[in-house]
Amino acid sequence: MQFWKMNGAGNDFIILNNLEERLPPSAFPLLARTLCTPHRSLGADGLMVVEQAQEGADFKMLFFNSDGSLGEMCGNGARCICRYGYETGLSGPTQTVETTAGLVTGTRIDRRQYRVQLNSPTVIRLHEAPVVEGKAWPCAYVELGSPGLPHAVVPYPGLADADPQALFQLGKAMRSHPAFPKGANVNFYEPTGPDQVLEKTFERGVEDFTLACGTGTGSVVAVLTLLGQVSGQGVQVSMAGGVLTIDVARTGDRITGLWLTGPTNLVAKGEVFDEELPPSFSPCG
Ligand SMILES: N[C@H](CCC[C@H](N)C(=O)O)C(=O)O
Repeated sequence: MQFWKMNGAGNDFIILNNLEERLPPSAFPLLARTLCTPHRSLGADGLMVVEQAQEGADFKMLFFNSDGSLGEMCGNGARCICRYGYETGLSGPTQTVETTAGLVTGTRIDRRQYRVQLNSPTVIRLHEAPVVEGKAWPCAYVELGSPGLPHAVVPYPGLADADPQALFQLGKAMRSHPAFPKGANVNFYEPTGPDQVLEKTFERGVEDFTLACGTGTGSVVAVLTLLGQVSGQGVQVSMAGGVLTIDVARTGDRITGLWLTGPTNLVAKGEVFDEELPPSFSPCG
């Protein structure tokens, strides 16, 4: 089984081309859980599987979190898979990728920089206030695409110096809060200057903070644009793994376009031999 290991601003992924591997879809959750485990395997935040597109796109991307759950989309993953598509000849310098949440288009800016147009918000609720341990946390709720990828957008003054343990507990509680029936990726943010935002995201399906979250930054900037707190053009979002840039198109109260730009890193191309996988996965099985 051939793989690529890539990351976008430290949000890391294993990519398998199922046009070649021809694994049954039922294999992917276990494969994701196994291969994404750090120390014992390759380790990653998610597994992306390249499949045949149904809708005239260049290819289809299936995204599995490290716990094996299916994610509707992944912004950093989409940027990486667009580079994969370009470098393997599945697509040209612009890419059309079918995802569970809908079509995503990509553009190669240079060897390492890729921009994707994220799925536009299908739900934006600006005034949520889930209660965690007796305290209400004013926030917004966003879904990108359909079926939508869920994001909570939570202002957190003092985020840069937040106590990691307290933030982890709050992220974990909000991620599964009954206010968010699909669960949610929980994006804590703090504006740091004009069109500059600091963000830390607790991810559903990883159940921890990741180094960056592309759809999370898009959701934060969509909300801040509607609230008039950023311009929506070239908004720089700093995460632990790097800086991502978001551009927004808006018509009145509606966000009609969201673009995510940032770096990709190709770490390795190789062959999977993980001997903890069931024999059916092994070349000698
Ligand atoms: N890190 C990803 C989002 C993964 C979504 C996943 N955690 C889920 O909720 O299924 C991104 O760059 O957009």
